[in-house]
Amino acid sequence: MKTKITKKTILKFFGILLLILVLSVLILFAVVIGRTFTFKVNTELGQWENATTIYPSLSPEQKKQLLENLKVAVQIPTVSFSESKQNTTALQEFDLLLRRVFPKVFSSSLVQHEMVGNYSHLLTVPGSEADLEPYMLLAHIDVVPADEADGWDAPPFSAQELNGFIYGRGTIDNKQSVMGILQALEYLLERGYTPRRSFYIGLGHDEEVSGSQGAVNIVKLLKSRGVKLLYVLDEGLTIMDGVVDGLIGPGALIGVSEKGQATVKLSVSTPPGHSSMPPRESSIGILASAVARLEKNRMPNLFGHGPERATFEHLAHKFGWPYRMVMSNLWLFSSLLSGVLEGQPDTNAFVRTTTAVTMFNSGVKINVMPAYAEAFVNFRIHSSQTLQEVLKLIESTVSDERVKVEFVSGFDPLPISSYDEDTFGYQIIKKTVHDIFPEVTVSPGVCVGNTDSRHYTELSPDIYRFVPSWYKPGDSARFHGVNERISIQNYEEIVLFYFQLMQNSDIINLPGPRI
Ligand SMILES: CCCCCCCC/C=C\CCCCCCCC(=O)NCC(=O)O
Ligand SMILES: [Zn+2]
Ligand SMILES: [Zn+2]
Repeated sequence: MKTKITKKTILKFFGILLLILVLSVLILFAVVIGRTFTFKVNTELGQWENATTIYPSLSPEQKKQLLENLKVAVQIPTVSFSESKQNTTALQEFDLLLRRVFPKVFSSSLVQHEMVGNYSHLLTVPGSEADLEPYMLLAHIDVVPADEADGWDAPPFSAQELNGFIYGRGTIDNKQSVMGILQALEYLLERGYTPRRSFYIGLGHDEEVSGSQGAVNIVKLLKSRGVKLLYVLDEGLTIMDGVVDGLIGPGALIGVSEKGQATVKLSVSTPPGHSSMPPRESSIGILASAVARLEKNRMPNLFGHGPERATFEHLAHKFGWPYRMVMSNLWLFSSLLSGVLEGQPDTNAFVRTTTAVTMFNSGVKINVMPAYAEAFVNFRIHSSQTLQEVLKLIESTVSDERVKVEFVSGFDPLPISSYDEDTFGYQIIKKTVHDIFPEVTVSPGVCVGNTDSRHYTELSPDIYRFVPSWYKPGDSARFHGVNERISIQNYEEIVLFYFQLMQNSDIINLPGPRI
């Protein structure tokens, strides 16, 4: 049969031709013009004031000592099981450990130490120039549970050394920061350091179960004293290496915000009965379908609507061809990139509100129809959505009146801290990364997990979440998972990072832009 050439076919042909032409021009434009449409992100600052009076270095004896201290810290099982169940014996033991291994910190007349909420620590280090606004470093002592039977290569509280790594719960979340911060201060005090700018150190004992006793009470105490903070640095994002296709060299992501959360409980009640005469649908089946609908219908991909866009704009110049063209022209390629990012769990977490079914309980006996089934679903909310919007979407996706949806807890995404060239905290952290890791590119990011720092918003607008732990392929499974570990070299770098950060924070003014 012959195709008839109609007016419609001709118009269609020219339409397609026009589309191809427009696309070609746009791509050409993107290649030639490059980053015209992205922010100017790599202007360098001019000359920095030198505040490093003590060169960041470690002797062989110090390297041995700091490693021993970290190992003992990991061996104390400071596990938080729930808000009402924590290993308080271990928390007490941890307190004794800190006092034993950091004698200078705990005996220096310069450092004031207070226990808060029974097991959290607040240290105050007054600077010589009282009019400089103080900053604060945060970390947490507690860890999530760990079971060797889940497949650990070494017992989770052994701190065993394997191929240059220390294995154990807390090695990356977050005892490396607790011990790293105090170890750095210990060595600075040993070498006669006195800060110009005052600072605080807050070590929470219940971060993994909300921070309601530790961080919340530290904040209350500081507020009652009228403290305002120039910046806050807590655990969070890391140095990525080899986890983003096309990115040349490592990239440090400084968390300038963190996602919100919503936890909902879904439940179904049905009459119990004999399993030999079951109804068409059980409470378990109804609930399973609802949960499956939530997993299947993911929350929308919102890439580009939050600070994750800035992550790629800042890293764009470190991508090789053709990735650089894509990252430099998100106005054109945003949907292409977001499609790629949603393919992996760790990068997917950057582009949307995630849905995690974490608990499912039902049934009492194999021949009894369950009268009740319940599931808990934990959502991590993208920066551009609100808790209310997410709750509405959950209701409409579940959409089954037999399934009761109850709000358990939640909060909106955290405010976005500034990361421009005039922002002291961000620039000092960035400079410190460059001082200790010259090969690393620094970029803002969104922390996908939550931290104690979310309780500090009334004390400072500039809150950052970053630890210079190396994050390589396969490492995402170590957070709250099996084989959590840190390399010995990385722990030394972390101590040096805090050592240098404390000195860099004594800088009074940021340099102006390089002319
Ligand atoms: C540009 C995309 C790069 C993807 C690389 C992902 C990098 C992720 C790095 C670290 C993630 C770890 C989150 C750390 C904070 C976790 C704190 C925590 O456990 N809080 C409790 C909670 O959130 O429940
Ligand atoms: Zn943590
Ligand atoms: Zn954690």
